[in-house]
Amino acid sequence: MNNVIRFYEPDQSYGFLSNFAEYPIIVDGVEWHTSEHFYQASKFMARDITSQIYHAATPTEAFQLSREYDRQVRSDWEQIKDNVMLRALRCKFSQHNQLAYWLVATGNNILAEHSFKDSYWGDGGDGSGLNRLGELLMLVREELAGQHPHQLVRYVESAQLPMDMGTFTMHGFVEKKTGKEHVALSYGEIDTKKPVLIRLHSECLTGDALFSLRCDCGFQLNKALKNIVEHGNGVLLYLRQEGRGIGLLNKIRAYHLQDEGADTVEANEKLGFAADMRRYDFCKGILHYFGINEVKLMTNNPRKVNSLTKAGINVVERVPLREGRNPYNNNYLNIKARKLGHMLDEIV
Ligand SMILES: Nc1nc(O)c(N)c(N[C@@H]2O[C@H](COP(=O)(O)O)[C@@H](O)[C@H]2O)n1
Ligand SMILES: [Zn+2]
Repeated sequence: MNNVIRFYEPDQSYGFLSNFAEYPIIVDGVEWHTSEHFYQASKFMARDITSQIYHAATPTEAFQLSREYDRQVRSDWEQIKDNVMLRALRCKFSQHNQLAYWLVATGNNILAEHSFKDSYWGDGGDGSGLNRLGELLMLVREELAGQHPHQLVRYVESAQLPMDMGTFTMHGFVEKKTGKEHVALSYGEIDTKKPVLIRLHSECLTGDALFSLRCDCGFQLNKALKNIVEHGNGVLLYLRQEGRGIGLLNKIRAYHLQDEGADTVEANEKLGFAADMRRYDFCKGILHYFGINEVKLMTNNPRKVNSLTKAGINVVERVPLREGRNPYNNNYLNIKARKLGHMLDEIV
């Protein structure tokens, strides 16, 4: 038996599901303050009434205005109201990407508008109501879940992540193809009307968390986060691709082979792996959550530029991230340049 998610007030748990939640929708080129404004105005043919509702300052005022003109509701309203509501919901969740991911994240749970006052759109307070709003929300959820790029990742939850350099918001996703748990760290107001500064950072436990000098990862992570703070906004995608996709223990095996003289590519290949096993196609889903289509990408790795471009993301600028070169990783960085195409100078 699936759980029931009950919602009602916009400022309470799952409030985004309410038509009173402050998310504008565009219908036939007209922007409505909320889906409630559009729904209530749709009850009337008289333009003076629809105009008053359109200009209502709040969804509550739009609702109250509709009640004042109750005697002038269009004669066919009972026959069309479900389709009007469905149209409003499809607009709301197709025009607000994060709402769509939050809705899909409710999974197979039953959605119920918990309203003692409404036994048609709501559950009647005791579950005896028709809950048509919940039913239509579950229909829209099913439609979205079957659409690209919702098939790439499933949003789970977000939380604040304070760091010395600033407070980021951490967003957790599950990559549907592999079950891997990836994280996006967003900072500031993400303005998707211009290219967003981002970093695709592949997990490197040794570099990111154990202060390793064998690679440049930890230095790049630190610099990328600082760049985002200095820029004022941006997103770092922290991708669970340890060891260029071969995993931590195989990376230790690769390091052992390198301790015996192999280079970073030869070691991977001796273990039976390709030089680089990573994929980035699912990043399209994480970027879609933020509504991001144009990016300034912090990387030295052309594969990341090409992969995002192939996924339909417009990489308008590559921002070099040359950090942390030292005697312990100099040869590694030279091989990344020579054999993996990284845009790094070779320094002997
Ligand atoms: N397989 C493998 N062998 C090595 O010698 C390595 N240093 C790594 N490191 C992994 O590479 C990724 C970062 O590389 P990019 O700069 O993003 O190309 C990251 O997954 C490290 O764990 N892997
Ligand atoms: Zn590393």
